Amino acid sequence: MVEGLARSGTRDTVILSPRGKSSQLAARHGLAICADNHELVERSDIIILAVRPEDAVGAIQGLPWRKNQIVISVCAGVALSQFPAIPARIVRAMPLTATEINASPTVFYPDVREARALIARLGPAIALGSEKEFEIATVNAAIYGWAQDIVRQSVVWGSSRGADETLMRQLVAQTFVAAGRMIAETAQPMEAILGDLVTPGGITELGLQVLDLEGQPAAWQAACEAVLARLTATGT
Ligand SMILES: NC(=O)C1=CN([C@@H]2O[C@H](COP(=O)(O)OP(=O)(O)OC[C@H]3O[C@@H](n4cnc5c(N)ncnc54)[C@H](OP(=O)(O)O)[C@@H]3O)[C@@H](O)[C@H]2O)C=CC1
Ligand SMILES: O=C(O)[C@@H]1CCC=N1
Repeated sequence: MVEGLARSGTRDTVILSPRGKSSQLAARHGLAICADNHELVERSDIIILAVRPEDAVGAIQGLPWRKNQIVISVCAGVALSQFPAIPARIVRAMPLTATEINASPTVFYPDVREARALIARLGPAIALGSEKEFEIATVNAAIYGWAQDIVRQSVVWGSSRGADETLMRQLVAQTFVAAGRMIAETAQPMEAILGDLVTPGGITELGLQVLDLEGQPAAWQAACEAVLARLTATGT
């Protein structure tokens, strides 16, 4: 997110907590590092909370919060009700690592103007109407990783069969971009978009049959259900 904010040319000042990758980020983008989170909260209007879910509640405790501040929590599965009451407003968001190239479709809830403006610097900002809907949409953050893994596996397979790895990387990645764009940018039902490309008796149909025999789409759906169950379990 810091990379994306820096690339977005924001004139807002970004300051960092002293933890994690702060030294590298500060050096790369010329950012200030606070002495501690107390100073960070004192100096900030919007605070991005990006600690592991189990550390989320503890991380915001005992800090000098004030009204009109906004905390954007990206901690997966940490419900608004799990946070202690603080004067600042908490907004949940679920960015993808594509924030780094300002291309992350990021869901968030509730729709708070200042949070939306920051999130929109990192790619499409998608406000959701309820926390329940936000949790379901959060499964997509894991799907993003699975999609990357399918790209990776396809490239590894292609190069193991003799194709150039650099070429395969671009080909497969751009194919996923093309698949996504066809669905995102045309209004046809998805079944019709797929139907247009599946030649009866052809290679796509053959592969879909093999995938079905090998456990798709049941395996994919089971993975989605497992992630949603984790996200909605209390006390993550
Ligand atoms: N990785 C991703 O693509 C995404 C992650 N998220 C969410 O972001 C959160 C972090 O994930 P990820 O970056 O992968 O995890 P990491 O474990 O890589 O990073 C967690 C970071 O939190 C820092 N940290 C812990 N406690 C504090 C604190 N009190 N104050 C400041 N910093 C603290 C750690 O610093 P130190 O090393 O010094 O302990 C570490 O740098 C998770 O809740 C995850 O659900 C959401 C969307 C996407
Ligand atoms: O894997 C995770 O739990 C985090 C949340 C979404 C992406 N990374």
